[in-house]
Amino acid sequence: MPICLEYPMLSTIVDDLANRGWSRQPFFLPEALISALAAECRHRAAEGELSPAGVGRGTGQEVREAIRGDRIQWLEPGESEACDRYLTAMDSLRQALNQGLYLGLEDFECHFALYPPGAFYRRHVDRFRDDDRRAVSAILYLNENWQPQDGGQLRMFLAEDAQLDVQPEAGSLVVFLSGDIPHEVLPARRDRLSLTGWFRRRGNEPF
Ligand SMILES: O=C(O)CCC(=O)C(=O)O
Ligand SMILES: [Fe+2]
Repeated sequence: MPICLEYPMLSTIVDDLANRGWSRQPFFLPEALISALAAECRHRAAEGELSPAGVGRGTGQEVREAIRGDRIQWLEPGESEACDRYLTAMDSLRQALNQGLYLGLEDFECHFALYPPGAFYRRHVDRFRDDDRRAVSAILYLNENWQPQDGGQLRMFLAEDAQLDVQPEAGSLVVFLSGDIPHEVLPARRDRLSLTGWFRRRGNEPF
């Protein structure tokens, strides 16, 4: 059954992005779907399907655990019902962003991520220097009963030295403009699960 995202939530995200460049929704998807996505992430990890994440893009990509220590797997449509429901929900968000902000977002790429204890991701910006297609980042957290002492907060560096720490609590979605908001993941003290994705615009390369 496709998820019908509540229109007010989508328009709140659109307004937040327009006003301050980021948004956080604590209850983005139903609990049962979040549990199914968490179970799928754990299952994929147990099957050895997650690989150390790289830094950079294309042939310049390399694994550097001093920068990021998560393990990831990219999603494709048709892999499971839970993943497809998530992709459908994100497509509703893509359409709302296009209608409200005229962003011209064409697609959405996303991966499961698992940060084992001790893993972190140093401060960075999601848009690549040599490829500006990533326009909006969206992270959905899958961790039930996350406690502050579990670490693993997403730290966002906002305008004028303000910073905001977000707990990666199950069901919470963070959305921000990929080129504007530097951020980092603080070291986690237990497995930290998420789905991270980027809405992309059409590239400038010739056909
Ligand atoms: O999981 C998070 O909170 C952020 C992950 C991140 O910054 C990334 O994968 O680019
Ligand atoms: Fe990031």
